[in-house]
Amino acid sequence: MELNEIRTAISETDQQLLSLLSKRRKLALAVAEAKLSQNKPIRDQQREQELLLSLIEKGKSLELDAHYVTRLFQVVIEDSVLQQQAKVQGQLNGDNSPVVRVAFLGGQGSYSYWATQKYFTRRAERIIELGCDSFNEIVKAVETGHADYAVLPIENTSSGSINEVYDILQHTRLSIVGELTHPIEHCLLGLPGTDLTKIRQVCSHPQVIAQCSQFLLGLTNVKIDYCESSSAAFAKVKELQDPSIIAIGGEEGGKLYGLEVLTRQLANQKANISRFIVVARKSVNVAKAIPAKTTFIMYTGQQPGALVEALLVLKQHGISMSKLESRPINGNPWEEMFYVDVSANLNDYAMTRALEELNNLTKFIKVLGCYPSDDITPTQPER
Ligand SMILES: O=C(O)C(=O)C[C@]1(C(=O)O)C=C[C@@H](O)C=C1
Repeated sequence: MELNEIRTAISETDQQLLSLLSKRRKLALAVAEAKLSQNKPIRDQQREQELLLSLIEKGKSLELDAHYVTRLFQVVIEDSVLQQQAKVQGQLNGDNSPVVRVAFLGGQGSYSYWATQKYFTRRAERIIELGCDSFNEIVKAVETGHADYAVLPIENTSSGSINEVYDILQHTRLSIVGELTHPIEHCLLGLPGTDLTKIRQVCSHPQVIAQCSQFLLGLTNVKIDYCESSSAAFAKVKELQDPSIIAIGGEEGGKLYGLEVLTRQLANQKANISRFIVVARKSVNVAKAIPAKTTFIMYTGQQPGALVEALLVLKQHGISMSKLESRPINGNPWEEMFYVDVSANLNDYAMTRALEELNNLTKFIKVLGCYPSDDITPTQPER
């Protein structure tokens, strides 16, 4: 066969794979309906195990190795679970508007832009994008009704918590209605033909700069230019047309501005993942069929053991905590507000009781939201 003929055959096979994946997705949505009517949880890891083992067996007979088959189907199953969760949540909360207006940091190509696309393409037919210059502007856009939702980065595996967002959550009346994690792959991006040895200036968002601090320490005589977002940095490099000025950001985003990758994998940590939250004016209920997370803030006062006592309440009710963060309280030096994420549904009996007890124990407590957990740990095909 000629090269062109082989490529045509590969393209046809890929088209068939896509049609089959689309058919599988529709079946998964039908499964969600069936599970709702039978009061069954969306995730069934025993079924996933059985599926993976039988696919690995079948794969062997087709000369496809177990590792390849497992990786492929873990992605397919994750998509299936997230599609089902989005559908069930949408139905429960009556969110079936085909168009959503979403505020996020930066413009097209910023990390928040990709997170917005990832989250809302499962939930709406069209996204009206409201790129903003600051976290305050993003939150204002939703508070004033200019946007329906905001997508905000809250923590990163390299740089930790994003304090500014935590501080904003203390004062807003918006609720957290969703979360998502998104891998962040920082690249050095420049105009075509840029010579790495002649770089004078690196542009990006302060969080991105922090996540690549070790790489940047290795560059001498280079000025760091802090921008509002990684997409603002791309736009600047494009506009200035000076090959000694480069940006750090995502490859896909840089390409939208005609920039080329000079170096990949700049982050301090290999697994550089950001967690984003989605906020809206109205809180949501999380369907029983979906694992939920609840985030609340509390001020326990400064008496000895106050925090321990509060955390014991969670333990006594069998509620597990996935995150504990403290932030200073504005205007009250040395006093701390605690942010707590727990793996529980706000409507669970245990959670209701725990909150009642915490109400009596703490000086201030406020639930920031209860939302579906995006943590879809892949099932491993173990016998
Ligand atoms: O079979 C089911 O119960 C499904 O929901 C489908 C499916 C899949 O995509 O194969 C997805 C989620 C479950 O955890 C198990 C399997």
